[in-house]
Amino acid sequence: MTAIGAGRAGPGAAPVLAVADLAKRYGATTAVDGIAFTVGRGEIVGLLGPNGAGKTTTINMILGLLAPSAGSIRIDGVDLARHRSQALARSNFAAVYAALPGNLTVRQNLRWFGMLYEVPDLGRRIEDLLAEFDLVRFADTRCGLLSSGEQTRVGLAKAVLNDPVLLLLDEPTASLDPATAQDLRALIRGIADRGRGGILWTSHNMHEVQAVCDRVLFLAQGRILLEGDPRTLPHQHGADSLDALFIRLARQPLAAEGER
Ligand SMILES: Nc1ncnc2c1ncn2[C@@H]1O[C@H](COP(=O)(O)OP(=O)(O)OP(=O)(O)O)[C@@H](O)[C@H]1O
Repeated sequence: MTAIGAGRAGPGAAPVLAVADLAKRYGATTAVDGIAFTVGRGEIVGLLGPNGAGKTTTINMILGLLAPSAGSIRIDGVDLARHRSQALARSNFAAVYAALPGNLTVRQNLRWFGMLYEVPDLGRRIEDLLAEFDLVRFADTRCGLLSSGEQTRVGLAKAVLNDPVLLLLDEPTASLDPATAQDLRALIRGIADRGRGGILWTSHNMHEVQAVCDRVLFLAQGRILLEGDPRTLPHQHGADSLDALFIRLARQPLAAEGER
C-alpha cells in the first residue's frame, strides 16, 4: 500500500509544510496577505474560504508555479525558494482541472510521469498503483475515455507516484457522485493514516471537510481568520454547523478577526 513520505524522515522531524508570512500582491490587489500555517505528518488540513479568498494562489505558490511577493515555504524542511527542485520532488498535486493527457492510456500516463519524477523500479510501482486505485481494468484505456470518477483515481495515482511527503489536493471530489466521493475520501484518508506525509485539501463541501480533515484553516480576503478542528470549531464560535460558520465568516470576515 502507498504510504506518502514513508521512510524519508523520522517522527519529530520538520512539518511536511511550513508557510511563514506568505504574501502575493498583484498591483493594488492583495491575493494572499501574510499567512502562516503548517501541515504535520499524517495530518489532513483543509484550506477553506469563499471564492476569491486566496486558496488557489496559496496552492500555486506552494507548487512553485507562482513566486511569492514575500514570505517563505518549506516542504519537509527544505526551503522552496533556495532549493526548488529538492523541495518540489517531495510534493505532488491532484485537481480535476489538471486532467492528465487524454490521448495517453492510464499506464502510459503513469509511465510518463514516473519517468519525469525518476521513480525507481517504475514498472512495479505502476502495477501496484493500478491495483491500489482499482484501475487494472482501465490500464490500457485512453484517459480521455474514462468517467470523472475514474479520471480522479488516475489523477490520485499519478499524485502519489513519487511517494510525496506533501500532497496537495484541490477539490479532489468535485464532480463525483456521493458514493464515488465517499470511496475517494476513504482512499485519501488511508493514504494519510498509513504514511508519515501530510495532505493540504481544498473543498467547498463542509460535510466532506468534517468527515476527512483533522484541522481546517479559514481563509478570507487573503488572511487566515480561524483555525481548528472542523468538528468542534462551529460550537466554539456559536455556530450550529461548519456550513453556518463558513457563511458567517464569508459575509463578515472583519467581525471574525475580532473573535480570534
Ligand atoms: N493574476 C492575477 N492578477 C490579479 N489578481 C489576481 C490574479 N490571480 C488572482 N487574483 C485575485 O486574487 C484573489 C484570490 O484569488 P484565488 O484564485 O486565489 O481565490 P480562491 O480562494 O482560489 O477562489 P475560488 O474559490 O473562487 O477558486 C482574487 O481576488 C483574484 O481576483
